Amino acid sequence: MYLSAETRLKAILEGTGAGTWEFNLDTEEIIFNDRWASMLGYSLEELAPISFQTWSQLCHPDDVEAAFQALDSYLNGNSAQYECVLRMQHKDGDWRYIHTRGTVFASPQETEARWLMGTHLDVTEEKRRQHQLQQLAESLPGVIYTFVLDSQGQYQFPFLSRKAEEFYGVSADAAMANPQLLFDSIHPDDLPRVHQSILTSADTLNQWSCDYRIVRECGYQWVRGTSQPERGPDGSVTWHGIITNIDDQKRLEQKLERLSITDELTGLYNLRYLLMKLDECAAETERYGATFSVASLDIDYFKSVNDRWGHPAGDRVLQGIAELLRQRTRRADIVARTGGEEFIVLMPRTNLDDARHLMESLRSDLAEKVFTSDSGDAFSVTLSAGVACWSEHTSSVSHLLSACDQSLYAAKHAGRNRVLINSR
Ligand SMILES: Nc1nc2c(ncn2[C@@H]2O[C@H](COP(=O)(O)OP(=O)(O)OP(=O)(O)O)[C@@H](O)[C@H]2O)c(=O)[nH]1
Repeated sequence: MYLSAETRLKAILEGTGAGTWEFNLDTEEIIFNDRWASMLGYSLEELAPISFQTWSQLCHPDDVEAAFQALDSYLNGNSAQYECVLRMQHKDGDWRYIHTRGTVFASPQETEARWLMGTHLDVTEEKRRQHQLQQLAESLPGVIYTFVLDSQGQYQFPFLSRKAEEFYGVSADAAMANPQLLFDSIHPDDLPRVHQSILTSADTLNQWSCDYRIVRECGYQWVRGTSQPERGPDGSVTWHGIITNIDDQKRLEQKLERLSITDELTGLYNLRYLLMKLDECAAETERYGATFSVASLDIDYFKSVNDRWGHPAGDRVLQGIAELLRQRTRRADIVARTGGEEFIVLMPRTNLDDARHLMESLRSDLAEKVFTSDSGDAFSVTLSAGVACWSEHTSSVSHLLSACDQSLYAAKHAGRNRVLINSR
């Protein structure tokens, strides 16, 4: 059966559910189809006589201006078609969101009248969903987003909730127009990790989860991104997810981590951390050959300091020695309080002679330092130390530590207030 072009076009339009309109730009004559009217709850007869006023009376007063601007933009050649979303009043009094689009029918004879022709689609439901999504996004404690990475490596945020501004200091609209703005606000030390985690998630299609810092004027803020990727038929990967603020949690974790490796009284590292660093240093030395030294320090007659001057004064001695150690050592050195009045200093890339010098100057500094008891009495203390250095004869970290201890005991035995080395 042969169908005319007009019948086919009509059938297609029926299928889209679109209303159609035709507007004569010169005479302002206007034509609507049945669907145009029924979309707003009317029949064409009810709207008769149909004129430009039929449209302008149904259009929301605040949107008329927008329609004219869109038309001007199109007629002046600034947009490819006339297009805008307007609110139009349904017969039942509700406002419907109508997506209207049109183009001028170019007649072969320019002498003929110019007709602007187009369609109306009811997008109220879509608008309602968008609004729901926006409301939902506002009530969630994070930034909701959709991120797309195409097969050419280009990326964009088709959706970003308004909280982006609170988190990144960049408005959602600006970041959707230029996604790089969000990446620019990531802490430079974390950026390579963020990039790598995205690529891994795109490769494996496993959940993306990454903790990173956003640089803000007041410092930085920890966030956690979590999203599920899905691959599109064109090879692109899309993630839908949420960015949450984990600053308090992260800072608490860091504080706990710090506490777990430090000695509360002196603020120095504890034995656990020292042993970990010793293992690392030993592994590095085995691999690259650079040597390192270790010193064991012990306060002389500390029991009698406590007994004579009181426990609080003893605590101040421990803190004073910790302060001296901090001043005397380098950033790379690890200083730990490993027992009541025992300290160990790990000195990377330091030979035995330099380590002995350092301990010797520390010993003489301490001997000259004056402490005060609670009752105002001045007193001083001394220390003994044993120093050893990693050599080809050292078999393990515990071997090195026991070499230090042997020299320390020898120093005590020899009368205290001295530094002895163990050159084995
Ligand atoms: N004030 C104070 N004293 C501590 C602390 N931890 C351990 N001590 C004391 O340190 C003293 C260590 O005494 P000893 O092991 O007998 O050694 P010493 O008296 O220093 O004798 P030598 O090491 O042989 O010179 C003990 O009296 C402990 O109570 C602390 O945190 N604060």
